[in-house]
Amino acid sequence: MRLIIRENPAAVGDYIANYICRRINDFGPTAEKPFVLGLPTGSSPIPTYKALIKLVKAGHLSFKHVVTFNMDEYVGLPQDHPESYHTFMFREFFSHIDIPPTQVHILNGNAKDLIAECNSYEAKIKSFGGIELFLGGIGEDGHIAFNEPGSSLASRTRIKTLAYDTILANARFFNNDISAVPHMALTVGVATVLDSREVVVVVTGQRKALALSKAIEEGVNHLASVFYTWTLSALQLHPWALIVVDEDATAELHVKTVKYFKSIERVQDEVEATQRELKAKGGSEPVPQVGSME
Ligand SMILES: N[C@@H]1[C@@H](O)[C@H](O)[C@@H](COP(=O)(O)O)O[C@@H]1O
Repeated sequence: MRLIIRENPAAVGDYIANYICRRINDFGPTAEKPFVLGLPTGSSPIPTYKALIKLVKAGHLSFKHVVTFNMDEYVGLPQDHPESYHTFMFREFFSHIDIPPTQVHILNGNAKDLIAECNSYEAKIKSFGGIELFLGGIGEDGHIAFNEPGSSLASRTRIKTLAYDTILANARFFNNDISAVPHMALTVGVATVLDSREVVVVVTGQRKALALSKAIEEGVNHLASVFYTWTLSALQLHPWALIVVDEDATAELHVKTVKYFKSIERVQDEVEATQRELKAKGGSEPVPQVGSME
């Protein structure tokens, strides 16, 4: 697991967007072999989406051969509701890039048979050979997607009843009217995320600081109490995970944890610089990833 710390949410967004851009371009997607990208909603990924849009508009990146799968969607909210995740994704991202809408997948929270909808979502992901990179955000209790307290680490796409804390947190998008927030959602499972070849998680703001420290300074713990999930800690089980945070989100970390991860990043930069020099002289070795918990 690597932890990258940047000054503020905009710098976090730039870092992740450039990272995704590099991964997609290195992959060299084609119509036959598209890059499969998992995506989140929420306020945290917005700076990343803004930076990705800039890269597309500047001609550095194309989503023509990218297939996306979103993490979650509310149950019972009309698709064109301003707060549906469907509306969010097109408003904040898809309408501004060159992705063909047929390559966008978002769970249908209004499907007649919700269980069948979840099962066919999992099957669809499999049919594309799995997800190459899953970008995620977290809730204040460390939940990923809508994997609320008690969610199994082996969970798959399914219907979830939302925790009261999550309903409260999301009321800000519904004029602070708790009764207007849907109480159920469809969500990918923890195992769906962990199955991806790479996971990148964005964590910004002081209100996420406790979840971050629980997830990286303690053991894997998805049910610390009935109130907290710390599902993010499941990333410790993943061989290729990256968490990108701003300074505010590090508020609960030990100073030595922050120093450690900053030193890892420095070493990684040095390794990459040496690698670039070697490549310029004719070598073409892949850049090894330096990190911990791999
Ligand atoms: N289902 C979403 C999560 O996927 C998201 O990570 C979280 C945090 O949102 P924000 O980034 O706005 O704090 O909100 C909801 O619970």
